[in-house]
Amino acid sequence: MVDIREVPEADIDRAQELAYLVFHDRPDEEGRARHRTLLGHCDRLGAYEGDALVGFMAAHRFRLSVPGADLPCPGLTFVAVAPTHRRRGVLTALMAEQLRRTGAAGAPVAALWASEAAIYGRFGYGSATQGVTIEIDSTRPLALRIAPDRRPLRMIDPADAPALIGPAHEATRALRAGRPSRGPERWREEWLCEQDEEDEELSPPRIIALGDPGEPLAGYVIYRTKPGGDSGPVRTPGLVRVDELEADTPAVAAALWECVAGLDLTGRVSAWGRPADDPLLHFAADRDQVKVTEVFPALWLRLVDVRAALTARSWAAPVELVLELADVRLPANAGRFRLKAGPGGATYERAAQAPDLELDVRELAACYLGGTRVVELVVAGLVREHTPGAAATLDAALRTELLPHTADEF
Ligand SMILES: CC(=O)SCCNC(=O)CCNC(=O)[C@H](O)C(C)(C)COP(=O)(O)OP(=O)(O)OC[C@H]1O[C@@H](n2cnc3c(N)ncnc32)[C@H](O)[C@@H]1OP(=O)(O)O
Repeated sequence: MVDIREVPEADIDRAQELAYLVFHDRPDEEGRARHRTLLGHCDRLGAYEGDALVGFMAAHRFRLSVPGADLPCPGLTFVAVAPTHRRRGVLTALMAEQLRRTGAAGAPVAALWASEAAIYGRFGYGSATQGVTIEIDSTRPLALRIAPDRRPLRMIDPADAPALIGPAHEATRALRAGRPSRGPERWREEWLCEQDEEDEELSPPRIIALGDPGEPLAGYVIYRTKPGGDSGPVRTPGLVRVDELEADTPAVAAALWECVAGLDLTGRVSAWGRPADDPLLHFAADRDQVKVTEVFPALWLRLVDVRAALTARSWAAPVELVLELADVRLPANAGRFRLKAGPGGATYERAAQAPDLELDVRELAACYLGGTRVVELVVAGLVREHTPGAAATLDAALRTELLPHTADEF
């Protein structure tokens, strides 16, 4: 018999050991200390069998940017079930309690990054943002179709970064939905930690900012490098891995990309987790030099309180539709509802009329930030359109100027 309850501070070490066991991980002391700090700032749920911890789940206390609003949003992480107890419903029990607590705390949405895409749909999570990996062949100068901003560049000490670039990052959260808040501990323990978690050959983080002295920053890039080397007869070029690049204008972005592509002794730039509508993909003059090498699901979103989530966001165009929503985990969300929304706000109330669209809550979550089109899900057979044009009308209302995007993997 498994009992779901909070994991006290005293059990964090056990939770870490369980997580390292199931993720086949063996972090060094610095990595363990970093995880401990992060978990200390999280809400923690455990599945206990007697005294033994057989399942674990942590939740960052994030806020998430959604179109026109910023909502409280637990960010699930460190989900782990002991190999001896897998496929007996332990995750299902943890998730039920987690959803219950999220609703009780008044958070309309919850989010996570999935280790495997097959796991979380059954719990009502939809894939809400996508990331792309961009690779630049920087053995030659980066060819651009626009003029880069020529204001000064300067190195920033990582210790000063949260204070100096934190406000610039915070401002980007309103521009793109899907971005979690980043507190000091996440800056320190995730973005700016000396040792990269996945590749120990990478340098510590380097930060370059652009802007006139005394003025607010116009943009910044956080990157790490790896020297080139001889492997057999082939010399591999040095690598620049871009972790984050944010810019106020296209010209600032062009200057920062040009800067990292021009670093001496490197010949390749790899930027993981960029938005699919990254302006670089348009202003790069040679798309043989700048390539998208990977597209992947990034943030998975759960609408825990559908009414609260829909009425909190802004709407790009008027829409009035009856939705028939399925939600087997949270029945309060299930049934027929009239969504009436537009630039002035939204209402979402139970309705008796025949539905225009019929869908599962996971599909609504996938479309909620504007990153997936309802029309695509109709074509895929996942949303049933009873009134012709209803999906396109809903898409026009959900649309955002820029695609939602999440660089923070957690
Ligand atoms: C947000 C994050 O932290 S992502 C990290 C997730 N953790 C990991 O990948 C670590 C390794 N894996 C594990 O610890 C576990 O296998 C977990 C957490 C993925 C699943 O835990 P379990 O307790 O075995 O899940 P549970 O028994 O509740 O399964 C519920 C359902 O999900 C399915 N399921 C569980 N894991 C997977 C999977 N990896 N792939 C596909 N289906 C899965 C089960 O088959 C079951 O289906 P059913 O309801 O049709 O029978």
